[in-house]
Amino acid sequence: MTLLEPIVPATILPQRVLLLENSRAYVRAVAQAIEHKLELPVATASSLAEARALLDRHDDWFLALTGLVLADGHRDDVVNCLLGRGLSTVVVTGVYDEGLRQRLLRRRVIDFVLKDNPGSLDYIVWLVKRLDRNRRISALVVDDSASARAHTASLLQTYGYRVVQAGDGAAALRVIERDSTIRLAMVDDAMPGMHGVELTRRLRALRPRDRVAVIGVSGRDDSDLVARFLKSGANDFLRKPYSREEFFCRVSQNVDQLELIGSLQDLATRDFLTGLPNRRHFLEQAERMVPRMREAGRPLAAAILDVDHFKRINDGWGHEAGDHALRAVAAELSTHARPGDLVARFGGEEFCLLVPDLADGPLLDYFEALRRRIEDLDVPSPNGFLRMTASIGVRTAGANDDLHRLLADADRRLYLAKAGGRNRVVAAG
Ligand SMILES: Nc1nc2c(ncn2[C@@H]2O[C@H](COP(=O)(O)OP(=O)(O)OP(=O)(O)O)[C@@H](O)[C@H]2O)c(=O)[nH]1
Repeated sequence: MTLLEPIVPATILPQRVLLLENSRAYVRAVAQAIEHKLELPVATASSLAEARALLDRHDDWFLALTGLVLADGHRDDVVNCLLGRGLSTVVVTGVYDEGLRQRLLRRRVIDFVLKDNPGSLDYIVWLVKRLDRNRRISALVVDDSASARAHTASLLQTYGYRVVQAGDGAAALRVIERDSTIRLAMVDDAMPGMHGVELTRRLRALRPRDRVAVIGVSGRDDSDLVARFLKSGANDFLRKPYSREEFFCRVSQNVDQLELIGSLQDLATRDFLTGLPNRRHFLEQAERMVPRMREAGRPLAAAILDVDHFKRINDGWGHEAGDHALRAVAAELSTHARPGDLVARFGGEEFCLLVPDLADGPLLDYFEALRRRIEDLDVPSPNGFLRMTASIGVRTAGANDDLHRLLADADRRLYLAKAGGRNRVVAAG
């Protein structure tokens, strides 16, 4: 799994963004950018009264972006209204006042953005995207001081992260081992038992740098410590006391980087249309799986599935409907596959599977059920529901078979299935 997939299982998160501002041109520009680039619904208001009415009408607010000068409210009135309703709030203003900025940041306003700065619109879009994604990311805070831990945890929660806490290195390693959704660890150095540097080293044995970002934290004035953290596998270092803004920038930069690596990995290993693993990724994984299963004496089967008369679907319903059909088949394959099965789009309308630990009757049942799932699919299209069938060739691995043999025979049986009338599973011959 990479970072493109939801890190936390798909829960329905509130999506609506409130944009409270009296400049209509600015509201239009921000709302358009958020709706188009992030696909989040935006509701706009130009006065506190309008904002209150909107807040009463809906209960799925994720974030408020607000100016500070409204016809019926000013500065603290505006912020009090939004924070008072428990809304995550970003101030976007033309008013530069350092005292005010500091005061608002102390009050858990997420950020204070100057709207006249060049690039402020891009920054706002980045910020909203970051805050939206943070809600699907779990962060671990490791510190033996309960108050320091609570402080870091509450900062992370302000920025939307789900937070898990650990009071020492051993507890932190247990969390990392158990919880594969952790993507960020804030590790204090001075802890009894296991220091942060040692914890980082051990954590790295469990999770690589492109999986969990570790940020070392210390208040000690020791110039060697930063290097020791980094050499032990930390991605970054934060010296206490830090400002809230530095904290947010460092954490965000590290999480951005993890996501970038995740999306690059996705580009290399996933099929663009269906999101399934691609042929190359399948072959790499399968090359390892085949000998492993053979040595363990466990059954393994390879199968190639091809949608029947797919050209007719494209010709009759259009290429776009054909793409929908391929996505629908991919979704059925993913749902049908058990943990441990390997599924990929091989190209065109052809898919490939590697299925361990099933043989004979249960193996045939597995592929028959898959064939029926595709036969039963109704794919919505502008011209009605599109239906299709698929043919499947299956080959069970013998003691001396390599991957090439398995795939060649599965392919031959697929063509027997086509020649035999399509919409069938062939596992012999
Ligand atoms: N919509 C869409 N069509 C694709 C894609 N990749 C390949 N195709 C089409 O898939 C069709 C495959 O056709 P054929 O290989 O002739 O086979 P078929 O029509 O499925 O017939 P049988 O396999 O013999 O049942 C071609 O028309 C390709 O253009 C894709 O990503 N999207």
